Amino acid sequence: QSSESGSNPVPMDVKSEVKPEVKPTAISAKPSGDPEPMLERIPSSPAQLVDLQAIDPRIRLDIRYATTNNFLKQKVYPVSRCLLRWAAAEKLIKAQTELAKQGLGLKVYDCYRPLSVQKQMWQVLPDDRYVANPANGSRHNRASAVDLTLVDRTGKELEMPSGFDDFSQRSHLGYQGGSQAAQKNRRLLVDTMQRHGFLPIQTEWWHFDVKGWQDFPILDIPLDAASLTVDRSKN
Ligand SMILES: C[C@@H](N)C(=O)N[C@H](C)C(=O)O
Ligand SMILES: [Zn+2]
Repeated sequence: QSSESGSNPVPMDVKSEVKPEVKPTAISAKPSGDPEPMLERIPSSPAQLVDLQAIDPRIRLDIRYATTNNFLKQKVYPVSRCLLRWAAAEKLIKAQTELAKQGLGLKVYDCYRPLSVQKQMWQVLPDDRYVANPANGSRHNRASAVDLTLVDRTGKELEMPSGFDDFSQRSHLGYQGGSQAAQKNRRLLVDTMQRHGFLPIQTEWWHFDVKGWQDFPILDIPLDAASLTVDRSKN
């Protein structure tokens, strides 16, 4: 499961020295027939933080923690934004491209999450099946995890065995209940993400860690920090 016991926690002094930057990344459409965005400036390193919406607007966002529609019942993000390491974003774009060929797509609920928000979550739900212990950090704090679901071409969510952040057996990958369609949709999501370099966790069908997440440090910069400004005019 997703708690990070066994991994090396990043010392606080190292965390506070990290000053990541989100660089503008321009995209343009490829010639018709090929729906994958063409990046005009490939990010310089897998660790670079990128704004997913700026680099692939095909992927839908419903950033729940930027609303009150979440288990905390409060808005804990100042902006609705999906920041990810380039290593994760590029894989997600490929998964989206594959799904688009079947008339489907991805809808993201959460990406990078500051460590301070992880601490708030842990206070409400100190259960490491469903919330990573901030003493170790979450892979979301490393901008290396994503919570997401499948949508049809109109943006309607496909049926899954439970809702997002339903912290019960129904959200476990081993849960065999629910409709056949929900089972099939969960299988498609997990298979697609695994094929594109993500690792599922057993207790949440919507959560995936990018392979190599250990390479990226825990961050606690706010989602709306000035240094994270992305110049969307270059798109
Ligand atoms: C809170 C939930 N959406 C989530 O992301 N849980 C995992 C285990 C985490 O906190 O890393
Ligand atoms: Zn998650």
